[in-house]
Amino acid sequence: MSRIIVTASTRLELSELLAATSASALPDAGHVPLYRTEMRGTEILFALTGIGKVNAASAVTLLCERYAPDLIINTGCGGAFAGAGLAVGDLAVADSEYLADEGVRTPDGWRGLDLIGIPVYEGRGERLFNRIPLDREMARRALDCATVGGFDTVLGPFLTVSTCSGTTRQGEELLRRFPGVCENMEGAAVAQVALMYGVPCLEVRGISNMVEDRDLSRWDLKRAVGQVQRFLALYLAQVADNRPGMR
Ligand SMILES: O=C(O)c1cccc(C(=O)CC[C@H]2O[C@@H](n3cnc4c(=O)[nH]cnc43)[C@H](O)[C@@H]2O)c1
Repeated sequence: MSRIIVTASTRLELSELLAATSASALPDAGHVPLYRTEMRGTEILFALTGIGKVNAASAVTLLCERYAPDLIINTGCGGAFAGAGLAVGDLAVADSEYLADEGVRTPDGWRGLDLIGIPVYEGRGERLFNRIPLDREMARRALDCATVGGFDTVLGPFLTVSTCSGTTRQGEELLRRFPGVCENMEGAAVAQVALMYGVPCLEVRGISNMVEDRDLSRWDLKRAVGQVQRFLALYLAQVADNRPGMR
């Protein structure tokens, strides 16, 4: 049986999907709360990683070791960068992830890990510094499914940060470092661990806020997580229907 693992940082980001798929709780995997369902012969595990890169990386490592998934889908909410063509309630699909604050602050400005010359990942003929690739085919298919399903969706690079950008200025600074449509706090960590284990990885987020001067009255977490979970219910059914190799 093929196996998909869906990860999110908080319960709110998975609760509608758990209900929609009638998933039942399993004993926690270490520190990771875990739920299971089956869809037309595909096993789907839902895991709550906790917020940030360390929680995400440790959870996904543990899940890859114990469950050897065929696909990892990372979801949740995220902030949209100005100029990305995204609004609150839209969806963003990652074509790549950037570790957007791993680097060096020099007298001449911020520089990425290439300045140090030590990659975060080396293997399969690649040396990766800040950019982590995601599965292109899965991303394209998710974009197609979202578009057909009527979701306003943008495909593009995501930036993962340890410090959420609560100012427009910080958002502009990040876009000088790397191209980006969506900011979040876990994606690059999930993508990097998936790459290390050779597991295809997809990331889809609902837009809860713009990357701008922090004003929580302009955020809509509920709408963002509702939209992305409605999309994932559709997407999982489609992937389960075309199971062989899941492509
Ligand atoms: O109160 C705040 O200022 C605040 C700042 C960032 C996130 C939150 C959350 O409640 C959600 C955390 C969760 O959501 C992702 N997320 C959502 N928007 C952003 C963003 O603009 N920049 C970075 N991460 C974001 C993130 O992946 C977390 O898991 C509250």
